[in-house]
Parts: sequence; C-alpha cells; structure tokens
Amino acid sequence: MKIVADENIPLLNAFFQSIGDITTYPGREIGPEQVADADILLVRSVTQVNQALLANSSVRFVGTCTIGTDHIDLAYLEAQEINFAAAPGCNANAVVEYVVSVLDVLAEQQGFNWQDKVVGIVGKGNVGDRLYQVLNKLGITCLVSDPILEAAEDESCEYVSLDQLLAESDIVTLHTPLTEAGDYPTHHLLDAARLDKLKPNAILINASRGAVVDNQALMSSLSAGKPLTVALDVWEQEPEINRQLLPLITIATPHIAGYSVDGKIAGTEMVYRAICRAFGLPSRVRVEGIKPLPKLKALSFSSDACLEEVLSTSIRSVYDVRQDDALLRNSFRALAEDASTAQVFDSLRKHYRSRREFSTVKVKIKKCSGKVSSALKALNFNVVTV
Ligand SMILES: NC(=O)c1ccc[n+]([C@@H]2O[C@H](COP(=O)([O-])OP(=O)(O)OC[C@H]3O[C@@H](n4cnc5c(N)ncnc54)[C@H](O)[C@@H]3O)[C@@H](O)[C@H]2O)c1
Ligand SMILES: O=C(O)[C@H](O)[C@H](O)COP(=O)(O)O
Repeated sequence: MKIVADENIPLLNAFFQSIGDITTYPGREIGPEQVADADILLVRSVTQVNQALLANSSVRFVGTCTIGTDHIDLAYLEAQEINFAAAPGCNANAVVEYVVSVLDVLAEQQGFNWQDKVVGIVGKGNVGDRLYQVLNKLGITCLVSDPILEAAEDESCEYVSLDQLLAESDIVTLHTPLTEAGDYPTHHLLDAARLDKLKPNAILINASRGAVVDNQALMSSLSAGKPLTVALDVWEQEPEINRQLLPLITIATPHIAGYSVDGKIAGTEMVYRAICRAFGLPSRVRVEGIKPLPKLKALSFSSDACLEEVLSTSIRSVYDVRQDDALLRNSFRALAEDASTAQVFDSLRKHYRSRREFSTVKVKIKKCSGKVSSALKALNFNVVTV
C-alpha cells in the first residue's frame, strides 16, 4: 500500500514501514497531487482534509495523529466511506503539564499561591478532566463549564454556566474543540462581551484552538488597559499569527502545549492500531521496542524541603514554559526581513525539542511529609520515598 504522511509525525517508519511505502511532505504542502494514488493519508493538525484534497484520490483511510479534528471534514469522509481515526487524549497529559507550568511561573511572577485561586475550566474532556483531577487533588477550587456534559447529566462534577465561570474565576483555562455548528459552538466563544466578564486581574489560558478566543477583541481589550494576564499557546490564523498581539501576551508559545515526546508518539501509535484494525493486520509494533526515550535524571529533596519549593523545582525540571516563550519572542525579534511570520511559527514547531511528561520522572524524597508526596503524585510524578 502507498502511505502519504506529514513529515512531523514521529516514528513513521517504525510503525508503518511494514504496512506500506511511505512518502512524507510538510503538512501544509500535502495537496491533491501528493495524495492522488495514496491508500492511506496520515496527517497532523495543519493539513485540511476535505473534498478538495481527496476528491480524485484513492485514499481509503485518513488518520490524524492529533486530538483535534477541526481540520478534518468528518462528514465528507463518512459520505465517501473513507475510514478515519484520530488520537483522542494522546497528548492530554502534556497539555495539563503546560497549564501547570503556566500556573507555576505566574504564581512566582505575581506572588500568589495556587491554592488561593479559583480555576475555571471550560471543557471537561480528556484534557479538562485530567486538569480538574490534578487541581482537585491539590486542593484547588475549580468551576467547570461544559454544557454538553451537563446536558448529558454527567455527574462527575457540578457544572456552572460560562458567564458564572467567567465572573467568579481567578484563572480561566480553555479546553474545548473548535466547533462552528451544533448547540454549543466554540468559535469566538470568548468574544468581546465575554472577555469583558473576566474578573479584573484574572488569568486567561488558551491551549485549545486559537479561534475559541476572538483574538482581535482580545487585543482591543488588552490595548484598552484591561487588567488581564494572558497565556496563549494557540492563535487565530496560525501560522500567520497577529504579531501586534504578541507584546500584550504574558506567556506566548507556538502551539506546543501537546508537544511531549510521549504524547506525540502516543498519537502515532493510536493511529497505527486503528489502521491495523481497519485492514485486519497484526498489530506488532510496540513503543517499548523502539529506541529508549530520553530520560531526565531523578530528583531528590531533603526531608525539610517546603511544598512550594518541591513542586516548583519538580515542574521546572521537566518543563518550564518560559523557555518556549523566550524562544518564540527571540525568534520573532530576530526575524530576517524576508522570513515570514508563518515560516518562523512553523519552524519553531518543526524543530521543537520535545519534552518528556511528568510521569516519566522519578522524584526521590527522603521521608517527606505526606502533603509533599501526595502533591507530587497529584501532578503525576513518579514518587519514591527513600
Ligand atoms: N495546544 C495544543 O497543543 C493542544 C493539544 C491537545 C488538544 N488541543 C485542543 O484542545 C481541545 C480539547 O482537547 P480534549 O482532548 O479535552 O478534547 P475532548 O473532545 O476530549 O473534550 C472536549 C470537551 O469540550 C466540551 N465542549 C464542547 N463544546 C463546548 C462548549 N461550547 N463549552 C464548554 N465545553 C464544550 C466537550 O463536551 C468535551 O467534554 C482539542 O479539541 C484540541 O483542539 C490542543
Ligand atoms: O490537537 C492536538 O493534538 C494538538 O493541537 C497538537 O499539538 C497538534 O499538533 P500539530 O498537528 O499542529 O503538530
């Protein structure tokens, strides 16, 4: 079989070389010509998969090694009886750890204690629910808005309206898909009116999709002096992000919240297993059999280390969002005259030094307080008491 794939999908040969001949392209350059005689198309979020791409192709299976599927015309694939698989939850832990790093950094910069804040979570799916569980275990009060789960009478938490969440949360973090249709569309969910409802000095984090927040309205609000701290990992019009918005954003990253090594490989593996099922193939490849993944040295703390020090040191030893923020700002500052915003944004993502996830890091603690150990376990660290 012929496989056409986004070059940014990790371990393509390890997983798929026994299934077919693989040809890779930059995700944004996969067009009708590239897929014309392909049987299987493997993409990430930057390839629009629709009738314009597939109408005259032989593609029988589309896989996106991502959580988001807003780049896929699902109705068209179904109508054409083209098999489809995404990778739900594959990098959800990475996004949670991104949010945790943002909170860790802002808590230090603004001198607050997480436990004293109310966190509003918009969207309680794979990412939002994991974040909810982590924050709950850390004793942090959460408000949750998810009208779809609420309508389905989900009882995993008490739900509030979005307007109540915006009015009462100190920190608002967005984890919905980007949708334009249905009962609860999320395109510009946070428009000018809703941005106005955010508390003074609130923190807004968007690691979902750029257009869930009206970026023009956000820029107007911030330019008018609204006291708001914003962390954006996703931007409207990616990769042509609005560079005038950049200086108004406190933490700015190039859509890498889900870019852990573990999450990216999980995405590839999930689509591989779906293809094996769809084509009745033996699912032989195991991630464990692939070259060992980079491991971080174990951390250890003295028994009198304070909780804040242990948490912050552990988080930053694995991921410090300030590094990605600085890299993005320096890259745009150094932007060569002829280099476009899109080239810089995409290059940062293509050459991203993927990080590991907290669960892969062993933290050795000498007879520490139960509070420290349980907090680290809440963050999914691999805790060993020595
Ligand atoms: N920045 C990144 O690198 C990154 C990584 C992973 C996922 N994402 C994005 O985050 C989104 C969420 O990821 P997930 O794995 O939790 O997806 P998911 O599908 O598991 O959960 C999404 C949740 O949002 C809820 N929802 C839908 N419309 C809503 C609305 N109007 N208001 C409130 N809630 C609403 C759904 O009911 C669902 O519970 C993905 O669709 C993707 O676009 C971004
Ligand atoms: O939807 C997802 O899984 C994430 O947004 C992921 O980070 C997308 O990564 P990309 O396809 O842009 O490489």
